[in-house]
Amino acid sequence: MTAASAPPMIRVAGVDKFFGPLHVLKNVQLEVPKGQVVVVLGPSGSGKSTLCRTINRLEPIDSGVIEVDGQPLPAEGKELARLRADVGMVFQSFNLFAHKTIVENVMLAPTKVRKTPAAEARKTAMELLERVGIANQADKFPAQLSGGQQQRAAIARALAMKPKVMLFDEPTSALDPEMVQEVLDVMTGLAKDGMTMLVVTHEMGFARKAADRVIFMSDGEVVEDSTPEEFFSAPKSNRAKDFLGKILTH
Ligand SMILES: Nc1ncnc2c1ncn2[C@@H]1O[C@H](COP(=O)(O)OP(=O)(O)OP(=O)(O)O)[C@@H](O)[C@H]1O
Repeated sequence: MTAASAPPMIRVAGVDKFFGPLHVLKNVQLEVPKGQVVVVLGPSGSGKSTLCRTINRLEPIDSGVIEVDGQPLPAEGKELARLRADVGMVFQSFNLFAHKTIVENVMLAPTKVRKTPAAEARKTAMELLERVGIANQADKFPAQLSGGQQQRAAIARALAMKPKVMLFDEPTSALDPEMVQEVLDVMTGLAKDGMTMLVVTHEMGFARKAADRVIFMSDGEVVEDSTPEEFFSAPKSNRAKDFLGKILTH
């Protein structure tokens, strides 16, 4: 297949999602080509996390289609587990297993889900820990690491499944300010290496520097879809102008 005809890495088409009577995603359309970094911005409650979570079916959708690398994600079953492995996800809370060492946390999914032999999984895990800058912490337990180091371990753990895309849902929101940059630096490195990424964040510096595109959501809708330069210098909608106005005055 030529690059021109390749499907987008992430395709969200006509997606609606309700929580009871609450319509949280309204006919959302989004295509992310391979290697693109898309930052999702928007006020609290606008549906950013829900969008992120629907892409690997942590949340079921009510209508529409979600595809990763041209494959529709089924609602459930073995096929879902296989396709979900293509989608790495990093959350605000690191969710590392407290009673396993850092390297064991990173090895766990490949050995359990992919049946990768332990020696090979350990070697890959050590390479990933090297990549995120915490190889020297490999044999410690999560509680012995700083928040920033734990989040970097969580990124290494997601990468261990060799995902085609990475989703980040406010990855630095739970961190002390001095640890935010080390996590953003790892994410910027991944972006430079060509990873396809969707990032929900309030870090405007990251959006300006690392994003190819900015999606602005408000009240369940994608209101703007533009380059960071366009979005930050000349937002089109009043909703985006209000949002940026509030951010800049804080
Ligand atoms: N599991 C749930 N059950 C019911 N309502 C939910 C659930 N998850 C989210 N919501 C509601 O859906 C709406 C969108 O929430 P979502 O977390 O996607 O927004 P967000 O833009 O990520 O907000 P924030 O920036 O505060 O994280 C909100 O009104 C929220 O209260």
